[in-house]
Amino acid sequence: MSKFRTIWTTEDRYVEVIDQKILPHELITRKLLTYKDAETAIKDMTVRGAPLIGATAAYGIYLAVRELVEKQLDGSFLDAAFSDLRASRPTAVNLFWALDKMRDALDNSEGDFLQTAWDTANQIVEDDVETCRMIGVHGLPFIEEISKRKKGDVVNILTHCNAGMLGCIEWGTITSPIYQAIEKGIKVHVWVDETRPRNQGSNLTCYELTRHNVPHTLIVDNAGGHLMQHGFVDMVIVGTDRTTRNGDVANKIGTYLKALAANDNNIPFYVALPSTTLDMTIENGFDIPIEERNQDEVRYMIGKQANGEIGSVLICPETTQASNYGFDVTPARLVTKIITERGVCNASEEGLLELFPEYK
Ligand SMILES: CSC[C@H]1O[C@H](OP(=O)(O)O)[C@H](O)[C@@H]1O
Repeated sequence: MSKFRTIWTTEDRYVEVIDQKILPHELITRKLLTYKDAETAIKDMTVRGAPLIGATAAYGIYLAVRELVEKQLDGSFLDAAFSDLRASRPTAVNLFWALDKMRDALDNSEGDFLQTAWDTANQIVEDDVETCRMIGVHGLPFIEEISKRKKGDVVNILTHCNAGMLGCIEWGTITSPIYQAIEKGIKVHVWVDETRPRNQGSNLTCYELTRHNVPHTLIVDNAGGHLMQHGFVDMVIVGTDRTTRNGDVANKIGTYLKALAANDNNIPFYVALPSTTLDMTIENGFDIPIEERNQDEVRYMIGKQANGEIGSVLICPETTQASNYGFDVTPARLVTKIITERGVCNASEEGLLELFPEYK
């Protein structure tokens, strides 16, 4: 797999990210010099995707520590950094997990505060790479099983939003089993939900799959049920921003509808879950904070215009108001299996505790 990363450190020990707001039209990077740069990048979705949000926040704390040391600021500056980054987006639990990990590391640092922040943020990134690779290892058998049943014919996979490498660091969660299947010579085709309103599917997942020569077809969000009814989908696999103790899954708005359609058509519905997205402190999905974003993300479509310029167009009357919920919750009963870096389990407390006994 030709790998590229979504976030990396520079020679002068700053941080650089891909600006995902303008993919697939332009590949532009942004350098993060301060924790406020990291906060803005998360808020405006320059970077997005639960694991990548966590990694960016971790580096944001490193940048805050660097600024505190270089400008000899007091601890309130770092407290503000934690508070601002914590408030950047509410649903993806990776953000809070990463910030807690940075806080623990700094609280227990016995040496160079700045080096501790640097090392911890880098470790979060490297751990995600291996976590996603292992999700692929454990998810691959599901694709292999369908391929065998179809005597080597194409395995048709439907996915929603972007839970690929652009939502993570390298492998991605839902794309890891796909990339590993293709490396084994299994024929795969991916139905890509465009995923309104920000079109992470058409903009990001299609970009990734194109780069990796993965056969795919872009569909409108509302087509998935029809395709499932007519036998064009063999499995559905999605990511998650937060999965609770009982196995309920928060993910991009529209995921729940795909789960309902898959269940109605006896199609397996898998969730690719890195343990950094697990929230065992919350009993069920209805307690997950659901982000509401600016209504203009719905009222306008952003894209490349005929003249080659990237712009946005209003798609409703000027006076029309819009609702913009960013996520929904798929009940555990609609999830066939959860695929984690430690293995596969049922979407239940019992299933999750089998893989993660530390939460007993
Ligand atoms: C492995 S990415 C997980 C998750 O994050 C995305 O949301 P957003 O693009 O708003 O950050 C989407 O829900 C993905 O499934």
